[in-house]
Amino acid sequence: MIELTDVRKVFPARRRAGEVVAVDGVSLRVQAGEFAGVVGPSGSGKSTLVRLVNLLERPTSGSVTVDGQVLTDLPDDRVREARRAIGMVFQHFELLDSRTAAGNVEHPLELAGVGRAERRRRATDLLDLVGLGERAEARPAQLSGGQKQRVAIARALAARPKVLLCDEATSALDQASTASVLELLRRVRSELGLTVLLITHEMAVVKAVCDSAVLLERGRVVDGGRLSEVLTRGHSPLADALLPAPVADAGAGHGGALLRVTVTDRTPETVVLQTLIGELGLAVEVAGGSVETVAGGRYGRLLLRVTGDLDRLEAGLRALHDGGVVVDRVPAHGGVAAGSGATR
Ligand SMILES: Nc1ncnc2c1ncn2[C@@H]1O[C@H](COP(=O)(O)OP(=O)(O)OP(=O)(O)O)[C@@H](O)[C@H]1O
Repeated sequence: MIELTDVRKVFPARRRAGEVVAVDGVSLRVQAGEFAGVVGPSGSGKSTLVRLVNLLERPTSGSVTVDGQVLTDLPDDRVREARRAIGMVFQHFELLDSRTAAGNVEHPLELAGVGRAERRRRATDLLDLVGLGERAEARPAQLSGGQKQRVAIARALAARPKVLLCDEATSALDQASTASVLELLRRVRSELGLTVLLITHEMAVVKAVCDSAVLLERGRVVDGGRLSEVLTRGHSPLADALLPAPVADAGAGHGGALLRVTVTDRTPETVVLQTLIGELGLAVEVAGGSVETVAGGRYGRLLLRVTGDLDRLEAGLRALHDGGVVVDRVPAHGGVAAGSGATR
């Protein structure tokens, strides 16, 4: 549905001579119906990337295809038309203060030449969809941040887009409003069959709603994939950003062996504990880590300190590995054991 191929965006530098490479050869594919995230530190190129998808910025090179249409091949007037199939939601809502909630939702339809009665009808339906049917006549100043973002989402959906782009859509909201706006985005994605690309610097947002994500650093994609796959890789920059690895020296100086285990629905900690305690007769202590719900599944990274007769530990780890469990033995100095035989 969204496909970027080797996209580069170079700006003239703002406060000095020379250039800034904001996006540096990004290739990205988001399937129809997918909820995809782009994460990365400040200045990594996230906002530029999302603006390249609807050609608010034209790439310096590379191609952008949305819904089978190569936008980068189109002249500006055709791009404006194609952009109607791409809704956008911004961090600071960008509502028109002088208009009511309904007036804001109607605005893009007015620009598209849709008649008054049809505009009204669609705005009413959309405000109902986002739970603000009762506030149609309220002005932005009379609405909370979360309500303003709901109006902005209704407005973004007014032209019946197939794709919704969200640029830090919850970054200006408190925790409760963030949760309800994310829930709304998930719901409209399912009910309207949208493809959503969401830019955020908050990993909690990605964990709450995304099916997949890419990690940007200095304009380049350094990691990415479906979260269910990324989180079972054991170690990757994106997995580490989503579920920080427990600190290895948490158990230093206590003897025994330290194990770093990735927990999933398919390989829950009970399987690991059964092998270590039940079969090998070891004592197991949780030295660190956490287990969370990510993309609807249960994932975690645990640091276990095992003590007792460790002679059969390597064989036990191999058996776990053969059963699909991602487990590393952590050497005393804190790195991941190379070639432990149990690392995937
Ligand atoms: N119009 C522009 N002119 C010049 N430089 C720009 C322009 N837009 C972005 N940049 C630069 O490109 C780089 C990427 O910026 P961008 O805003 O895309 O990053 P970001 O990851 O969204 O950051 P943040 O999370 O802080 O918003 C930065 O170095 C920024 O200063």
